[in-house]
Amino acid sequence: MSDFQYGDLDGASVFITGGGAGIGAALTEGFLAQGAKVGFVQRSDASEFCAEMAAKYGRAPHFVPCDITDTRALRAAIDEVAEVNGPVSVLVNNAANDTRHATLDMDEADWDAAMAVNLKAYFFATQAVVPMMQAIGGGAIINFSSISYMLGIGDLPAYTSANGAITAMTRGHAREFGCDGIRVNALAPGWVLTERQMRLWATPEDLSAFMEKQCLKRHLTPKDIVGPVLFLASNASAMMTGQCIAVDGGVVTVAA
Ligand SMILES: NC(=O)c1ccc[n+]([C@@H]2O[C@H](COP(=O)([O-])OP(=O)(O)OC[C@H]3O[C@@H](n4cnc5c(N)ncnc54)[C@H](O)[C@@H]3O)[C@@H](O)[C@H]2O)c1
Ligand SMILES: O=C(O)[C@H](O)[C@@H](O)[C@H](O)[C@H](O)CO
Repeated sequence: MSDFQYGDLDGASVFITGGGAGIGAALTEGFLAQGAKVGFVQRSDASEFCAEMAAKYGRAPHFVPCDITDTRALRAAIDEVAEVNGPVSVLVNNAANDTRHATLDMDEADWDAAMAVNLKAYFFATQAVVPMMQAIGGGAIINFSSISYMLGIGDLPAYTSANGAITAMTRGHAREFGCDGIRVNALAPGWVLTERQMRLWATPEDLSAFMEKQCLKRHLTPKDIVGPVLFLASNASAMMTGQCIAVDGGVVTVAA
């Protein structure tokens, strides 16, 4: 699976939200290939995926079914993973929901629900792992944002509001926890062709319009996100914190 090996990730206890589908599944596999112990949550069943990983890597990720908008359940899942795999030293806040909606159609409950998955869960997962990281002398947190908020895309305003806030939270937490040796970085993917994107949003017209924006003329797949996340999780990025890295085939930085 992996072309690169980071020795310090061997045996690391990694917690991933949404680690059984889309980009998250590629991350779970990527960390397993490094020898890490992976725990992850998602709402839907992931036992088939875990069995596949166990067959391939000789050990299964520890899966806890959990809705991350339920903060108490999220905390319990993180504690369970720490109990099984050891204190979490790498947190990947990956799960999110990019459902399309118009601002004028949204009520307060819709807004709260969007923020609960796209922002609140990131904050409280961080709150749950920081004491563990402090106790072991450091850790790495990777927060998934999206380049969508930089592009001014109009049909997912709650999601993009959260994406912008994630980069702000990342900087604040980098400052707040830097003295504990905890690094906090964000990663903003471009358009990554997951099963969900292909099923819901990827029309041939939109795909080709997006390709026009990319410097590199190939659509991203979940595997393209694995290397940058491993890098941000490992000591290879030891003095990087508070960053937001775009992994988008060259869209935002070049266009800016
Ligand atoms: N795919 C893209 O084009 C793209 C682009 C930019 C940013 N991103 C970001 O990358 C990350 C992963 O996206 P993806 O495309 O793989 O998404 P996906 O929808 O394919 O997978 C999301 C995962 O999160 C889980 N999840 C969603 N809501 C949950 C909840 N309430 N409780 C528990 N688990 C929940 C899902 O079960 C799934 O495992 C997200 O943060 C997304 O914003 C994706
Ligand atoms: O996070 C995101 O940005 C969204 O999940 C995507 O749906 C795509 O990137 C967008 O549609 C590209 O135009």
